Amino acid sequence: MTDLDRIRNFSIVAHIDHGKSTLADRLIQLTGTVAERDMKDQLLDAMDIERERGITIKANSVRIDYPAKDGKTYVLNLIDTPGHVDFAYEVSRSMQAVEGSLLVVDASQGVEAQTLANVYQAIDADHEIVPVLNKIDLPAAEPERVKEQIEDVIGIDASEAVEISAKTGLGIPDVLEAIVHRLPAPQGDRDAPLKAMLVDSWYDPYLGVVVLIRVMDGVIKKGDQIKMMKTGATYKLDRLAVLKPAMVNIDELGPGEIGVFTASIKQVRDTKVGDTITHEKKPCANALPGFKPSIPVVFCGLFPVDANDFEALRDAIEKLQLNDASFSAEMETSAALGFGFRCGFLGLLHLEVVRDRLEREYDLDLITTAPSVVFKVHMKDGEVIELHNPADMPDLTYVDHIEEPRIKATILVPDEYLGDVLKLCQDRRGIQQDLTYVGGRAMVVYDLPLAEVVFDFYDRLKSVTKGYASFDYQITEYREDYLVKMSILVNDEPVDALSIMVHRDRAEARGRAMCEKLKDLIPRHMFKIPIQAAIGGRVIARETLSAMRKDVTAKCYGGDASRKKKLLEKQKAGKKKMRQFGKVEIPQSAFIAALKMDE
Ligand SMILES: Nc1nc2c(ncn2[C@@H]2O[C@H](COP(=O)(O)OP(=O)(O)OP(=O)(O)O)[C@@H](O)[C@H]2O)c(=O)[nH]1
Repeated sequence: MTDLDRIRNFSIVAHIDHGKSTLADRLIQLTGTVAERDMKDQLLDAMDIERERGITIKANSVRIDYPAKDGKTYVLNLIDTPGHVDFAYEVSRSMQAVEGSLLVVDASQGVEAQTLANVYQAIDADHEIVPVLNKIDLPAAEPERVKEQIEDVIGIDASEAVEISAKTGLGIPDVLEAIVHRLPAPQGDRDAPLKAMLVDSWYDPYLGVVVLIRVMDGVIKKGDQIKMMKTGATYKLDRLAVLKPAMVNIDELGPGEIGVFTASIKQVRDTKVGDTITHEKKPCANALPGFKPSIPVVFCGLFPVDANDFEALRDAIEKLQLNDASFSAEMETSAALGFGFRCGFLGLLHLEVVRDRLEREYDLDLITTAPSVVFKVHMKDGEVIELHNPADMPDLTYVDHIEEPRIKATILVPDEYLGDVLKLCQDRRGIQQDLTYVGGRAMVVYDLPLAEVVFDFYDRLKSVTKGYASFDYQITEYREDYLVKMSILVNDEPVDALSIMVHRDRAEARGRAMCEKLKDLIPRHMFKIPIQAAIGGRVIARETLSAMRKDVTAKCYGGDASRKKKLLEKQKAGKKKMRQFGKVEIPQSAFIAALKMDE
């Protein structure tokens, strides 16, 4: 057990790509926590996919022993927080587990939208904050300007910001000293009943569920019988350890300490992040405040391209869920796509990550239907239905009105792109709320419907601003609007997986755009194919795909057999990615591509 005054618990907050993981790696390396030969870049980003995309998804933790210049050795606990908006809840709960934050800002970029969102969470959690200017090795670094920006925009003192290069290692010792001398030690009562926060949990194939905790009061020991206050479940601790970052067993953890335990817990679902852990026999009086389950906000259908893969998909989903309790899945049948799952995600990035993992790690070919938000359908009889799938929209005669989730979006953008950003937000039914200038850039705040953002808003924003805009959002409320379900008919058959909820004023334009896209995406058949968009029974847009004239191999007559074979093989491979709808084959790619809005 470590004395409270020798402990410092902290997290690192930053905008994506400002160098949080690189700094964490350096801190670990400099303190010899990991032997040099075991050091891999971005040690805390465990999963391959994180490494590839360069984003941190699961909050992780490491314990570092640091012999400071004052001659004392301190225990530094770093909890790594994910930087992306979809994982805001993971950020907020890990903030509750520590007393301070390093605010990392790229000195060549300055403050970005997620810098703000994350630092506000740290301020809300009463953190002491040490500003760190990273990437000062870059010629474009402007530390003085960025310090001013931090003071103007965030309102914290940046005069003593630590200037570093996480890449070259410059300034890292100063960061360690700042952690010890500028961040507060934790507080807690060793003699009080056990009170610990469940910060995170994950599934390990060898150990089962591993639970990351922060002890607030009391002492937790190996073999203890513990109780989770929210779920009421009780467990006996098998193993208690600290992460360095490999697991090192330990006999007990006292106030202020951070560690992990295992206890024959079967699934991650049984552990609710933010829950309070106490002793079964001598529980603490009150649970920790601030518990809130993470709720999926974006839904889509996942279907196997090959119907025979349904069981494999079910298996893969169950395995992924062992590790990700925030992703939900329920079986669904679609007239068009057969058996599959309706899945819920924390946001669009989360959706992409899960879909990628299913396709890559489990080798599945999937059709993803249009992402949709949860609409609240108020029926005339007073019932309120949560609509997760546009295909389930009840008959309009029974519907009184429909509400959709709205968000408050904050966008930071260089002045020259402001016009394009305003146009994009306006086109997506946005209502401008604020426009200010911070350190040479515009900060716009918009009230937007989440439904208009979940699809390709990030992509559009990036492309109209050449990647210079940064974006963050939070859901504010549900609000009524004139929303309708638009169906798509291909060869007079409705393709349920393509139906979407849309604002009535935009339905014609969206319908036309989708029909035009589909006309290009669906290969020609031997017959004419009408493609229509309809609201209720009324067709609002129509295109016709003309019949095919030639056989693909027709022009290969005369003998080049290998070329002919190749062509046929290519066609066969293409077929695998197609689905049959009535008499028409629609390629997998059409389902997402049809919905992209080119404005
Ligand atoms: N020149 C320079 N590049 C750096 C420095 N620190 C980090 N980088 C680079 O910046 C990029 C982003 O760094 P990461 O550490 O992955 O950023 P991050 O904030 O952890 O990103 P997320 O985990 O995605 O939020 C990487 O290509 C790093 O090599 C630095 O001090 N100087």
